[in-house]
Amino acid sequence: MAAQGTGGRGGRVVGDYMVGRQIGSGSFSVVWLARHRVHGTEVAIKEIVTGRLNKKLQDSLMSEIFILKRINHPNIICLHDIIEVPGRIHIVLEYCRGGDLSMYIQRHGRVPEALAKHFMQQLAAGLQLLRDNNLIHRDLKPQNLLLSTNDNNAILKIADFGFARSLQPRGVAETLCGSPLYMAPEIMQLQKYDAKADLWSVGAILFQLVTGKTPFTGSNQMQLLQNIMKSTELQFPPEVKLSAECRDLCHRLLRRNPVERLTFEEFFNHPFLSQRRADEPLRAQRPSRFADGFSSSETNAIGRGSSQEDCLPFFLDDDSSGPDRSPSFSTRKPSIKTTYGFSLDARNDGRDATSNALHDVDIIASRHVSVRHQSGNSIARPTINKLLDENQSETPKTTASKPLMVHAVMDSLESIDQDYVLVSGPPLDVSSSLAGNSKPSQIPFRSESAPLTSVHLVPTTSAPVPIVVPSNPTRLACNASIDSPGSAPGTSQGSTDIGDALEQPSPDCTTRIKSLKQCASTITELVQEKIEGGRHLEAFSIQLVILAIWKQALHICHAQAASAIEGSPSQESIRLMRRSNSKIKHGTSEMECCSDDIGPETITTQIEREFLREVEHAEELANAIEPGRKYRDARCAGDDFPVCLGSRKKWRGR
Ligand SMILES: Nc1ncnc2c1ncn2[C@@H]1O[C@H](COP(=O)(O)OP(=O)(O)OP(=O)(O)O)[C@@H](O)[C@H]1O
Repeated sequence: MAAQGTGGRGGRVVGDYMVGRQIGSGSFSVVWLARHRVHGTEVAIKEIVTGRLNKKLQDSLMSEIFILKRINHPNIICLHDIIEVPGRIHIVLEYCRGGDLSMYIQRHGRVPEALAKHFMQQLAAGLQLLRDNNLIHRDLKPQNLLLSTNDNNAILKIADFGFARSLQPRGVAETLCGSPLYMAPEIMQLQKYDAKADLWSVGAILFQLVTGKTPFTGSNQMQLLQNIMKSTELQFPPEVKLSAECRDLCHRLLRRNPVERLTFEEFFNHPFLSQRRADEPLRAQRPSRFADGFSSSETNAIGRGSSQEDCLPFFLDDDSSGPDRSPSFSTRKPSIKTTYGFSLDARNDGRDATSNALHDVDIIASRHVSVRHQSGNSIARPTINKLLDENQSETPKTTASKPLMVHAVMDSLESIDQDYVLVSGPPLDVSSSLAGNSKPSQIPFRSESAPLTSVHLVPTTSAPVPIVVPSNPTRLACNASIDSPGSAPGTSQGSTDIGDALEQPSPDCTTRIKSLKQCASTITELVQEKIEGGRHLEAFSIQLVILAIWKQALHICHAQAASAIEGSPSQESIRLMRRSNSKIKHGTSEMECCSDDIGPETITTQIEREFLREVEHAEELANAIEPGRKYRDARCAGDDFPVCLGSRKKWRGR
């Protein structure tokens, strides 16, 4: 049996799974519903084309795999299997038919407080396990919280560990990651942060659950940060009636200063979470443990006694030894290459960063001997319907705020304390923040009257939100803001989420890619202007928009590729990709000229290269923003950042 092939009735087969419809997509992944060929179990398969990942993205992927591999907890997504075929990794996950929490909020609007409590209790239980293992998630947001079922017994599961990392006791990181709307201010400010950053995100999620809105918004990431910094009091919508406990928890989680923010222990023990309704049954929780057999937080997170250790950000357990932790999931047939040990690159030796990263994770995985057995106080799990009924009148169908960001995971566990690794939160509408400093003509995003061309994705692919591009790309109208609503279901919001989802399909990806390329090219000039004017923060902000644009182009390519894979070989897709390829070559982009016989893989590769290059630029700009920090790229080694910035064009030619 081939690891990847075609099933008897024409469906695609991956390992033992028949692949069905697409249920989601992320920056570098497409998520498929699949069914086991023998026992019929439904799973979600996250498919990642490894060739598209740079080194840091590979590390990030491995981090996700190694963390998930070892966790067995009802509130954390379960990894069933890893299937590798040449060029692709398939992460086989338990299927959550309830979709993600953002979809839930979109469908239901704000939820009754009791239901929010139900979700929060489960989130807390999952976080407890992470905390007990010195892990921080770093990208907590509704899109990464999955619901096991569509019915009233849904269990919330923390997913997407691509950004998760381990911290040593009292460790701090300074990697920029997360989604702006849920991102702790210390991360947005490129300061060092600790596990408490996750608690800010929890506060933002709770606030959104009970009010239907995120606590802070802004038309771009800079404004968002400004709004957070200038707020004196958390503002609840006046029409929303909440208990004192619920408000108090929001207040205490959304403290700008992490020192003032609740500790994990205080969060776990907060009255809002520990209060149980009289009629709520105690939840019979499945034993939670790491897959290697170590027991861990077998209890729920609530009501646990506090200890001195809880005052520390992380456990002070240095025992990194442990038994061999062989995977507990299914044994694969020999013909299927399954890489539990997982090396994306056979050339890796034991000393390279990848191995180090794996080693780090292994150490952390074994560092959870601080067992905190506790009986009782199980998390109550009242039915969702019951909870909805309880407070139906309070549940208008508000549209949830949506995050907006590009993320390019470039995390490397071995150098994490120094590297800025994630570019996040591309501001779509930079005009407002730049208005004070720029002539209107320099602001490419503002469009008073230019007719708009909607650019979107093939509807069947559940691709990310489109960018709105004016027919004249020199006068762009990116009408999205950080809190712009709506995106295709299943599309990871943590990545780029640009603008509103428009419904008119645009059949020709050529036009879309071309428009996007022109947008990027125009905005690039603006970045250069800002750099030359010494406005690095603004340059960085605009650079994020460029990233968002390239990412959108990538999604278009991936959507095309996915549709080609999914159905019968789509000559139309290939034709379209070739057309876009040949048209792009007439532009001013740095993309190399392509002959007409170059397939979609090539154009995708080109766009990926462009995207990664822009990620690098963003990284460099980010490094410049932090005072005193030198640009560490070898190509500019020894130079202060402004020197490098003065020749941005030079970089682009490299
Ligand atoms: N196990 C699952 N069951 C059901 N749906 C899923 C599952 N895993 C992912 N999805 C859907 O696919 C979407 C994208 O998945 P995921 O976030 O893991 O991709 P990603 O590449 O890590 O995203 P990004 O890196 O851009 O944040 C999710 O928001 C969710 O809607």
